[in-house]
Amino acid sequence: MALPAGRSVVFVTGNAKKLEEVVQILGDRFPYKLVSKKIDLPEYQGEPDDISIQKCQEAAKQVEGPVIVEDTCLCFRALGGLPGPYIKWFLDKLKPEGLYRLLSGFEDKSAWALCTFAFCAGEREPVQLFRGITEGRIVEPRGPRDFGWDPCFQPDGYDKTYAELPKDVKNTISHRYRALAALSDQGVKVP
Ligand SMILES: O=P(O)(O)OP(=O)(O)OP(=O)(O)OC[C@H]1O[C@@H](n2cnc3c(O)ncnc32)[C@H](O)[C@@H]1O
Ligand SMILES: [Mg+2]
Repeated sequence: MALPAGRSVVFVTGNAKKLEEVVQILGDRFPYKLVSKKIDLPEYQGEPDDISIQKCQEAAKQVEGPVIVEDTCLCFRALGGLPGPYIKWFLDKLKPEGLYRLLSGFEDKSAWALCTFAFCAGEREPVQLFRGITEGRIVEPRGPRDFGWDPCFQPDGYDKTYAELPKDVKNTISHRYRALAALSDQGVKVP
């Protein structure tokens, strides 16, 4: 597909694995040139939508142009949706084993992964959100350790964890895939 000259969007993330999946999932289906920039944006607090909006506005300010950011939550039903947006710190301190043990006192091991992409054409421009959810449950960690909480999340309908599933399977059922499908369906307008 021919790219409109000069129109590019910067995907701002500090996470190389996220970037890798976004590139694999989108392929050449994104109508603008997607360039990536590694910036560790602040970890905001609050509801997922508000976090993504703040994150996107900060990215647009730093990049001074059209940006996409993404924020991922892992939500345990027994814990009322926590750790949610705070999963990064929980994972960092507890590792996948600890996330599993966190639910040892609960029968309900169900969880959902939520991915929110946010697009904004520039500072002070409105932010568009695109969400994707994959339901599953928290299991004893299995599989490679190369991406976050993948070893302890088993999506519904599969007997393998995200970490054990081939990449091309994860990338057609994941929270990130679904959010990018919404983004592709609804589209973004780069000025
Ligand atoms: O710079 P950004 O894009 O914010 O990257 P990040 O690593 O800080 O990511 P988040 O703030 O969205 O925090 C989400 C946490 O969940 C992890 N994570 C995100 N997507 C994941 C996926 O598909 N599978 C496993 N872990 C994932 C990620 O490594 C973080 O620890
Ligand atoms: Mg982050």
